[in-house]
Order: sequence, then C-alpha cells, then structure tokens
Amino acid sequence: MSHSFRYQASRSAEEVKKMDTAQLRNAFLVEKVFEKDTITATYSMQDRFIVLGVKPVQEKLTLPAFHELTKADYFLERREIGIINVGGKGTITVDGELYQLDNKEGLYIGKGKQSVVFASADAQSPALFYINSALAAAAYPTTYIRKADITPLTLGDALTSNYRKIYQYILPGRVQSCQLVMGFTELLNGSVWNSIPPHTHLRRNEVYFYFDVPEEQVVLHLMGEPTETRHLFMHNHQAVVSPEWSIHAGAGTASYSFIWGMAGENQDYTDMDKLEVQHLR
Ligand SMILES: O=C[C@H](O)[C@@H](O)CC(=O)C(=O)O
Ligand SMILES: [Zn+2]
Repeated sequence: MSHSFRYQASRSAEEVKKMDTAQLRNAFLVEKVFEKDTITATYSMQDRFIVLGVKPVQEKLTLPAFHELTKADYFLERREIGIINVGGKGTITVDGELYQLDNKEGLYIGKGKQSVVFASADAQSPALFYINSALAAAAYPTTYIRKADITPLTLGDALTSNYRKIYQYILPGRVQSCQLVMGFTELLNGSVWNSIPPHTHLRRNEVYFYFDVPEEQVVLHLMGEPTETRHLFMHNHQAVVSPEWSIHAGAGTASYSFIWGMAGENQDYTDMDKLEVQHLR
C-alpha cells in the first residue's frame, strides 16, 4: 500500500491579497484527495488540521503514523479523526473491531486507538473515506454515525437558490470529541449557494470538501476577507482550507454536497460572525 503527504503553511490575509491563481490554489486547495489504493494526507498549519483521503480498491489500507509530520508512534497517539464515506460500501477495523460504512455513513475514532484498517466491499464501487483529524487531549469512544439517525437543519430558500440540509455528525450532544466538529450539507433541487449569507469564525479553521458534484460541473468556492474576496474553481472530490479570517462559501453550476470540518477554540456550531451579502466586496 502507499501513502503520500503534503504540508500547507498558514497564510495571512495580507499575503493572500497579493497571490495569483496558482499561488492561491497551492496555498489552500487539496487537489487530489483520493488515489487508488493510497492514503493521502494534507497537514495544514491551520489548527494543525489534517485532511486525508482513503481509497482502498485491491488492497486493505492501514492508517500510517505519518511519522515525518507527527513524530507519533501511531496516528491516533494524540489525535482524533472523523470519517465520512462518500463512495461505495466499506469497512473500518479499529483495534480489531469492525465497522461497516455505507455511503454517507460516518465514524468518529478517538485518541489512543492504535490500528485503523480500511477496506472496500466491492472493488468495482470502492469506498471513499474522507477524513478530518485534529489534535486531541482526551480519549472518547469510537462512535458510528448513520445518516438516517440525524435530523438535518434546513436552511435557505429555493427563491434565493440556497435551499440546503445540514447534517451535523460530530458535535457536542451527539458525538463527543475534543475539537472536531464535522458534518455535511446537501444542496437540493437546483439550489447552488452554500453558506450564503456567509460568515467568518476567528475561533477556528474550517475545511470544505465538495462531493456529489455532477460530471462536468464545478463549484466556485469563495474565500478571503469579506471585503477582499478571492475565488477558486473546484471539481468533485477536492477540498479547500479556510483560515480563521476567511469567509467560506460557494456556488455550483449544479446542486452538490460538501463536508465541512472544523477545529479550534470551541465546538459551538452556531459560533459564527455573520455577514450580510451587501457588505461583501
Ligand atoms: O461553520 C459552519 C459551516 O461553515 C457550514 O456548516 C455552513 C454550511 O454548511 C452552510 O451554511 O451551508
Ligand atoms: Zn463556517
């Protein structure tokens, strides 16, 4: 099996004002999350957040320690992870305990678990495990999360093209974690705008991962300070890091879904500094 990793330094709002498209993409985009029989990792210095993609096809894949980045003996020595499967059926074995994850099912694995092994049920329709990881100081139980068990928040309106359902998977009161807050949002029936009106949250970073973007469609992801915005055109299965000073919003050329994951100062989902669209520049 193979694995790869990348390191992304933290960037200031001042630096970003002067970036061209390639520099912006290099600093914030995770261009290829999934590669066959590989575990990819992007280590962002925003809250030491790690974005991983696991695509087992012919092989079982074991989560490595990424010792070069972490100096840990095993990945979860001082970390926690949240996983959402955006592919076909798969399994995750955590210190010998087997969990089956269908499409859009999730798993939280706490600090201290030493062995995490991923597999697909069918090589023709491989599992695609999208993972976020944050530093953890306490060990909380491994928890299986089923979409059918979650009552989503409904936001927006078809008249403003932002009708969407928000499935909160990991947050206080549902799944206990140290820092991670994670879930996904579905845009429905031709609605295309996510997180509009937008917000920032100085207390934590956020990473967006776009999925279920129809073939040949794109998402125009918006970032930057509210009065100094930038954009990135994103394809299916790409992720983008949002620093604490940046808005994170977007519009698709069709409806799509995205996983959001956060870590930082607190875990209150509603802790956002809301902005009005008229104030954007
Ligand atoms: O801080 C929270 C996150 O930005 C997302 O959950 C927002 C979102 O999914 C949406 O409004 O569509
Ligand atoms: Zn946010």
